[in-house]
Amino acid sequence: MQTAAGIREKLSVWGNDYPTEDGTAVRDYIYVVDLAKAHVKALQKLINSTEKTQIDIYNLGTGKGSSVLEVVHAFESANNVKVPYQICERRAGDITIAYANADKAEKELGWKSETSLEEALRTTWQWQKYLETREK
Ligand SMILES: O=c1ccn([C@@H]2O[C@H](COP(=O)(O)OP(=O)(O)O[C@H]3O[C@H](CO)[C@@H](O)[C@H](O)[C@H]3O)[C@@H](O)[C@H]2O)c(=O)[nH]1
Repeated sequence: MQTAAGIREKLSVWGNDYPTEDGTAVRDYIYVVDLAKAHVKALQKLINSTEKTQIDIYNLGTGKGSSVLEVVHAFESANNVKVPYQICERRAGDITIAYANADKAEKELGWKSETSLEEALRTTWQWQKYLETREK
């Protein structure tokens, strides 16, 4: 986002030699509003619960993994903006692939992620542009 906005010169992509389709690491990218809705659902469940103490743990995510370069290209095509990037060394400690299984949240909270990566990236870019107008 900051690279597209010109705040940073280039995005550093940390590693393209992972055993994934394009060599970059894979993560589960969720839209912040979907994440917030899951928290509301969890609070509603807590409020409606008759139990004195209730502790539940939920994985929240889209269930879909996207590589760093997939996200970069999705951002570019969703917003018609170029994101200059450079391939750098792997970041120490990074794992190859991580994505969530949110089945429990769907079953028990009636929640699942609804927003596509493209739509999330479009909205997020609009937010960035809005911030720029406020700074001027
Ligand atoms: O400038 C950047 C920033 C990130 N990445 C890559 O983008 C992916 C996502 O990075 P990041 O947002 O840092 O998330 P994670 O690597 O999933 O790590 C986060 O999520 C982990 C598990 O939830 C926590 O342990 C970490 O502290 C937290 O940073 C990774 O493949 C990074 O290597 C880049 O290539 N360039």
